[in-house]
Amino acid sequence: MTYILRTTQLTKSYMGNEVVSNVNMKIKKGEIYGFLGPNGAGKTTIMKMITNLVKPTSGEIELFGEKLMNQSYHLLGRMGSIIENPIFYDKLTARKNLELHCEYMGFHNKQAIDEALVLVHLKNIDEKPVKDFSLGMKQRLGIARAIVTKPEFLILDEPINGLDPVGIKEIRDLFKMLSKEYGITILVSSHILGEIEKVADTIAVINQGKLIEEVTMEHIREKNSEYIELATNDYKKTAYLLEHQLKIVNFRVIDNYFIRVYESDVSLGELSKMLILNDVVIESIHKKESSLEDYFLSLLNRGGISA
Ligand SMILES: Nc1ncnc2c1ncn2[C@@H]1O[C@H](COP(=O)(O)OP(=O)(O)OP(=O)(O)O)[C@@H](O)[C@H]1O
Repeated sequence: MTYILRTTQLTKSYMGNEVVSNVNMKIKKGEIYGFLGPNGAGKTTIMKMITNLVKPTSGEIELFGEKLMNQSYHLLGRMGSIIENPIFYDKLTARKNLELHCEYMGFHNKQAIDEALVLVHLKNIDEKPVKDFSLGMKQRLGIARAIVTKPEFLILDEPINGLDPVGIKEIRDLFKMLSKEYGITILVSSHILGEIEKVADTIAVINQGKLIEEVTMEHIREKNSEYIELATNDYKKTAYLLEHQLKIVNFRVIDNYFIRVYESDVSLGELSKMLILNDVVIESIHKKESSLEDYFLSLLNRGGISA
């Protein structure tokens, strides 16, 4: 297996306070790896260590199969990143900012600047200094700067901050296109579950500096099947009937009210009929699909995350 990034027991402490603890993560070539965790979980710190902005207290980082050292400029040149809010030369235009960045990176391809601006949908901005940009436009320019040198590995810290729903969708599509058509590997962080779910191939859940889970979306989709959720006037009797009349064992009572039936062979009609015949009043009954949110709730139930 080719890994673009591998960390081993990666740890960072600030004044004795461990903010990243023994993180072992693996990012495969070409995948979109979503980093999910609440504010303060340690996502930015890990990204800073990967981009050599912060030195680990202990542990190792391997990029493109090579150990990351202080002087690994050749490895950093193969990456593009936005970490925290991107900073620009405010009085200069977007194009000038990108030109300066390319110069700094030793990348000489003027056409790439036009391509990057088109990809992030920044148009009619040739006269405008960046200080007149909206937050969303600055965010797009940050992405343009990260991709302009055609990196193999993109590291994007909360890149959709400040974007409206249309902008979020455009950026999401852009990430998918970069990954599919250009084979670029992407590490993207967010605290928004629904966003990561829509874009990532693999999700790493991080909380309080620890990697709680690293799981492929494929695995989550396989695990999460449909279920029927019902509420009645008597959950105990309902549970009893499910078990003894329909011989269903695969169900769960939630908050002493809702019952989730995970059995796939039982139909909604069959279930309703049996309950009505037994004088149980059905208050609601629906077919539902469990989502990443449910998966997270199950992690939470296992004590993995403090919400
Ligand atoms: N330079 C620093 N000195 C001391 N503590 C720091 C420093 N940088 C980060 N921290 C602490 O490390 C923890 C993790 O912060 P980090 O920014 O990595 O989290 P995050 O998951 O990226 O969250 P956010 O989305 O809010 O940035 C926080 O408790 C933060 O206060």
